Amino acid sequence: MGLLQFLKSQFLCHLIMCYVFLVSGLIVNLIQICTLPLWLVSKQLARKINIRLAYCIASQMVAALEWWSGTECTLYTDPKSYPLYGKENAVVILNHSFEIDFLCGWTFCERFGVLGSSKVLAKKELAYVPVIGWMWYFLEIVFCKRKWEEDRTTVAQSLQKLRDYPENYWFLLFCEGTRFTPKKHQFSMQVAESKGLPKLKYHLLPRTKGFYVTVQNLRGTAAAIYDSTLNFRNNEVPTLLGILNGKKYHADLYVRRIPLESVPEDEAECAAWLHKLYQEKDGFQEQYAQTGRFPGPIVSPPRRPWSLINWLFWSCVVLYPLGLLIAQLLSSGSVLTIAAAVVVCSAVSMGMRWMIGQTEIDKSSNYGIKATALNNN
Ligand SMILES: CC/C=C\C/C=C\C/C=C\C/C=C\C/C=C\C/C=C\CCC(=O)SCCNC(=O)CCNC(=O)[C@H](O)C(C)(C)COP(=O)(O)OP(=O)(O)OC[C@H]1O[C@@H](n2cnc3c(N)ncnc32)[C@H](O)[C@@H]1OP(=O)(O)O
Ligand SMILES: CCCCCCCC/C=C\CCCCCCCC(=O)OC[C@@H](O)COP(=O)(O)O
Repeated sequence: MGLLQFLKSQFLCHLIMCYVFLVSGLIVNLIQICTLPLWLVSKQLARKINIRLAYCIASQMVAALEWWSGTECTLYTDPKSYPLYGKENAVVILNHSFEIDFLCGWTFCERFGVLGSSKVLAKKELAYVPVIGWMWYFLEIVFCKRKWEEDRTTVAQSLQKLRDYPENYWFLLFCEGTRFTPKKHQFSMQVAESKGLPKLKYHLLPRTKGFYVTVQNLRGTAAAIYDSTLNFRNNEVPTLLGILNGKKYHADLYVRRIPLESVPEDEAECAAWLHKLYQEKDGFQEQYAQTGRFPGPIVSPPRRPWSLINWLFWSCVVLYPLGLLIAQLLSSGSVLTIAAAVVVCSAVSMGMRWMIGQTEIDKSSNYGIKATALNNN
């Protein structure tokens, strides 16, 4: 292990990174609150400012992936579709099998210039996660309770608000609704069997209602569906803690651009369309398992320096006062103050560990296992 790799694995480095993320994130959250009056005067200007503020937060995690861990992200796609990426609104459909799939998604957003404005249909619980969840409120992220009776109106209303969004965005949908686990897969395939649908090997049965409502409400606003299938080389199991430890992963993303007009308007036909899409996605994963690659050519966008520059900027802003504070603490020689500082540091690191825990599949919800399946059928 080289010196740099050794440094990257040190807890102190992680503590500093988490401190920068947390403190700069809370500063950005505070600025976001200050933009509230502006929404009444100029909604579009408030949105544009919030897009940039969101970039300040999200791009720190992208920088950790791209520059700290050096993870490589390869894009398989049709070169004719490539020039359109980032230049239009799109609904992105992604498999939900990896702890850092959202982060790889963000990385592609960054490379195509839509990171600050990118959206997702997210479970409501994430709205309460400090920094990211609070930032999402100002980005008009669409939240769902994963209870259709409640979601049917709220999700549609939130989507309607995005129709006049001032900048291009990608709207991410994990149609599987929860992260893949063998147990969830087993229950999901029982549902597939009961509905006479073909079994999937690498995906859970997609939930079609969220997709239908998204397509209906963004028709005329989003130009295309980006059907995206993600996997990692050499059966890597990537984690956020791995990224913090500087571990380098190799992500492969296969994207097909499908014009949104080609998705049927009728609800049942739209659901059947999505089921067929997931059967195709399963085929792509099978090909990846067999050959180690997705179909089609590789047209990878390079990483850009902005995420790194943003990260260095915020590090300077928040580490300088911290340095002064530590110097003052040490020179004061007060055991009580130093003990208080240690308690604060421990609390912060526990809080960050809880936040990182939100990404861990081991801590995944029970959504999609038996009780739900029976309730829904
Ligand atoms: C060029 C580059 C291209 C791409 C780059 C890639 C990506 C970048 C893009 C953007 C990035 C943006 C942001 C990323 C940042 C962070 C994101 C992080 C995380 C957030 C993710 C989440 O929170 S995922 C969880 C929340 N989201 C969802 O659940 C969405 C999918 N769900 C739905 O659509 C649901 O329908 C619903 C939520 C709207 C409603 O839920 P409910 O449970 O009530 O669903 P249903 O009524 O649909 O469920 C019953 C139906 O489902 C069938 N079914 C299937 N399996 C089961 C099962 N195991 N148990 C029960 N039921 C099951 C069932 O048969 C029912 O079928 P029907 O036919 O009756 O509908
Ligand atoms: C610059 C370095 C910064 C390092 C520290 C970063 C710490 C940030 C920590 C957490 C950010 C929270 C991001 C939350 C995104 C979680 C996405 C996710 O995957 O949600 C799961 C959801 O889809 C389904 O949930 P279930 O499987 O049903 O349960």
